[in-house]
Amino acid sequence: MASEPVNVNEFQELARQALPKMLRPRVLVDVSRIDMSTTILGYNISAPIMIAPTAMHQLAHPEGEVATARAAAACNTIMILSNMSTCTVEEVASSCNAVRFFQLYVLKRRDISAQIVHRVEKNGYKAIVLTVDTPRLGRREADIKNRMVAPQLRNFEGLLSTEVDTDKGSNLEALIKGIYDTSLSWEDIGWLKSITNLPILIKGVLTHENARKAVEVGVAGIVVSNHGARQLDYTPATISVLEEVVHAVGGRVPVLFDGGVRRGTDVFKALALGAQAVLVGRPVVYGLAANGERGVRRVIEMLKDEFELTMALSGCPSVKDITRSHVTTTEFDKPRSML
Ligand SMILES: Cc1cc2nc3c(=O)[nH]c(=O)nc-3n(C[C@H](O)[C@H](O)[C@H](O)COP(=O)(O)O)c2cc1C
Ligand SMILES: CCCCCCC(=O)C(=O)O
Repeated sequence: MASEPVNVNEFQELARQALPKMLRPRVLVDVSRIDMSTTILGYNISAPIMIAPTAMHQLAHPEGEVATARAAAACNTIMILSNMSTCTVEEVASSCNAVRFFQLYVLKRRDISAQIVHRVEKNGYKAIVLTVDTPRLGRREADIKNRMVAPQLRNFEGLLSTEVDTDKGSNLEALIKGIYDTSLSWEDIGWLKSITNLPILIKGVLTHENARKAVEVGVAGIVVSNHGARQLDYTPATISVLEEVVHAVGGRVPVLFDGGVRRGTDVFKALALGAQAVLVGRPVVYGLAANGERGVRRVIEMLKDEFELTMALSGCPSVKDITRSHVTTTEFDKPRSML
């Protein structure tokens, strides 16, 4: 038996040995050409790495979502514009030729949500991503401490006041409480379908029960997401429930994945467990804050470069070659993944 560790660094090494090595590469495969491209809802993109909806990009950079959209176009990927963007649906649409999806929060004022959906359609967005894990805002303690005040949300200009006074430190919670429709339920997917012909994906599914229900009500896709762990404490890591959802969906609609994608190997693992593509949230905002459009481009390019190398070293020349047998599952994950 190995000797007892005598310092913390030695524990690090023991931990490394104890943890599973996730990837199972294959060798002697022709990887002289790697094709990362894939198709999402019929749209061809250069790699299965998309831009997650994140609110208020002008807090990170003065050009806001316009810069992010231009980076998406340059990288030939899909950007999902947040309903709570600082640039308008129209400004983003006219700034670039990226394929754009639109993320929707349904408001108490359904007439205003319907108007926004019509503007989205008119401006060439290709799908609606309905976020369903945010009937109320999770408790954002950093926002409270920082006395966070939302900037103007210009999609609502002339439609709805987004100014809220609060003495609690942050106005976000009160603002959301005032405007989001907390009564939203499965029946309302029918309402959304009745006001748009765009495909509807739902974002925020973490269980096989909800995944089956989503397919039943006729969504065009599912995003496995815990909202970047910003909503409910103790929700599972999304990677640990991805396979449960994929099994329940059974290939009937595409399953997208987000949460903690920081490396090309993370993209590879998500695809091996059945996702069609990943969405990236915070890293895009970091790139935007650091260097505007160029920063976002670099973030996406880095992830693509790492993913391409991972594919080559795993013996997968194209994304369809990435299979379940390219990753191992830990004992902890096994019971869930069998569902
Ligand atoms: C600053 C910030 C703002 C976000 N805003 C939205 C939003 O407006 N709509 C939405 O559906 N999700 C929003 N999200 C969640 C992301 O879409 C995504 O689920 C999450 O960030 C993915 O995890 P990652 O940041 O680890 O990549 C936001 C996340 C962050 C960090
Ligand atoms: C008042 C704008 C805040 C909207 C919340 C956006 C969001 O989903 C997030 O996670 O932050």
